[in-house]
Amino acid sequence: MKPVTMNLAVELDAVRKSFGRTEIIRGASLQVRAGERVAIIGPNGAGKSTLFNLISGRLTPSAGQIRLFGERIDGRTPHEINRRGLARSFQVSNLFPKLSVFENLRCAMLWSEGHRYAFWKFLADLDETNARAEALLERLHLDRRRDVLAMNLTYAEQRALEIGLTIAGGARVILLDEPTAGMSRSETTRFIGLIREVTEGRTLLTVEHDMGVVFGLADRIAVLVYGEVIAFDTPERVRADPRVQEAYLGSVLAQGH
Ligand SMILES: Nc1ncnc2c1ncn2[C@@H]1O[C@H](COP(=O)(O)OP(=O)(O)OP(=O)(O)O)[C@@H](O)[C@H]1O
Repeated sequence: MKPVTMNLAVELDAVRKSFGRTEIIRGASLQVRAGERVAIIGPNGAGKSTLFNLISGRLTPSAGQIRLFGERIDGRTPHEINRRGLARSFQVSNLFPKLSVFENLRCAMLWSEGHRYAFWKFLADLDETNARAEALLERLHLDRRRDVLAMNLTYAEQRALEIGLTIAGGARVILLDEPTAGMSRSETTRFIGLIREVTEGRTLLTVEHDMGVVFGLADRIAVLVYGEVIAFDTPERVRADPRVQEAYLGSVLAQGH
């Protein structure tokens, strides 16, 4: 019999993380279903980036478990976790600046297929990979920028390409650090639409301060306060939750964010 966790993409089970004697993540638990979009919000210093670092393998928990599609990943390297289908974008750029948009996508696809070890297979599969890269270009609305070097794209286009690279690399779970940071209002609105479109069917976890983005993107919102998930629910319920109002959202909404 399959484990009950099969439809869960990411599970955090009483995760703790201390730096020296200070405990930053204090028993955080979270169950993210496959295919849903989850935003992690919370005050500055609540531990959101630390949580992302734990999930992506940059940090190892001091206690607790993290699972990806039912499989333990805590203690594994970022590379191993990436191979299991989780990609993180935006904190560090993954673009190859001197390759064209198309070549960036194609490289990510070939890399994920392991062609660096099998040159003959590489040649045989090239047509299919090219066709997939062309299709992804269209979905990213970058087809007219196909042959432009990544470094010459606009900022918003570079971010779109970065999402494209996670998809080209076969990620089923995508972690986005503040996806619209540095974008104008209109760019932000367009970019949220693009993220929703191109990540359809995949699991999305995002850390975000902009409440407009959070409410525009998330199916469910996890509220992290002092290293604990104090609420995890639909945007409407989280917005109405008195504990969330008190701990965080009340002040943010009052400031007009
Ligand atoms: N490597 C580290 N060593 C020591 N302390 C750390 C380390 N990384 C983070 N911290 C501390 O952990 C706390 C939580 O930081 P974190 O960046 O995870 O919060 P955050 O919720 O992402 O904050 P923000 O919204 O401001 O980005 C902070 O007090 C930070 O100084």
